[in-house]
Amino acid sequence: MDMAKIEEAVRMILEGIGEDPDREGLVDTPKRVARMYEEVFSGLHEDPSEHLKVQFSEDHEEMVIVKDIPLYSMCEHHLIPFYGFAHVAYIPRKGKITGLSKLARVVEGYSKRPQLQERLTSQIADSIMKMLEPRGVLVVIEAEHMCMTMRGVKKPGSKTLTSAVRGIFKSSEVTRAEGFALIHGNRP
Ligand SMILES: Nc1nc2c(ncn2[C@@H]2O[C@H](COP(=O)(O)OP(=O)(O)OP(=O)(O)O)[C@@H](O)[C@H]2O)c(=O)[nH]1
Ligand SMILES: [Zn+2]
Repeated sequence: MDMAKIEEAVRMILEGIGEDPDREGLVDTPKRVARMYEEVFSGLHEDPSEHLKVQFSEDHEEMVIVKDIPLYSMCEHHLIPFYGFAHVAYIPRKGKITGLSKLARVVEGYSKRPQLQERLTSQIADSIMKMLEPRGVLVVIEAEHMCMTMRGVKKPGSKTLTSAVRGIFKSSEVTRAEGFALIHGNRP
């Protein structure tokens, strides 16, 4: 990442809003913001699918769900956060499973980019389909977009839900219903 360029840009934003970037409280802000962007956009410089190369063989062809994976991403329109939870379900094929944490790492990798919630949801599902070749994948993301709460239309508490269904979750209504029921089952 070009840290000097980010620092220069942050300085210009501060000037643009009528602030003095040289005043004591702001003097280190461009550097800080550059480090923060390096962290929150770190997923741009990795291929999150790589995490799914960790595979085990286990005689299990039933549903695996990791739910309530906390998620923080950045809306690509306004560069402010959207955050919430991701729920990931898949049904392995031929016993090909991955480490549970790897599913959360895939969510993390695709979140740490300028994103749209719809694209984030599909990228997670497609990555699992490609790497594990499972019978199906279901990804649900529920998130609050700060661009809709602290500014603009100002609707705090509104949640956006997106889902991506692949394989048997798409072709079988029963499997899809079971997946959604398990994901939402214990939520208040
Ligand atoms: N589909 C989708 N839209 C998003 C996402 N994040 C933000 N948006 C929307 O992107 C849109 C951008 O609309 P614009 O009219 O170009 O921008 P704006 O003038 O700031 O719009 P307002 O937010 O309505 O004030 C807004 O409606 C946002 O709510 C997302 O993840 N998915
Ligand atoms: Zn936005």
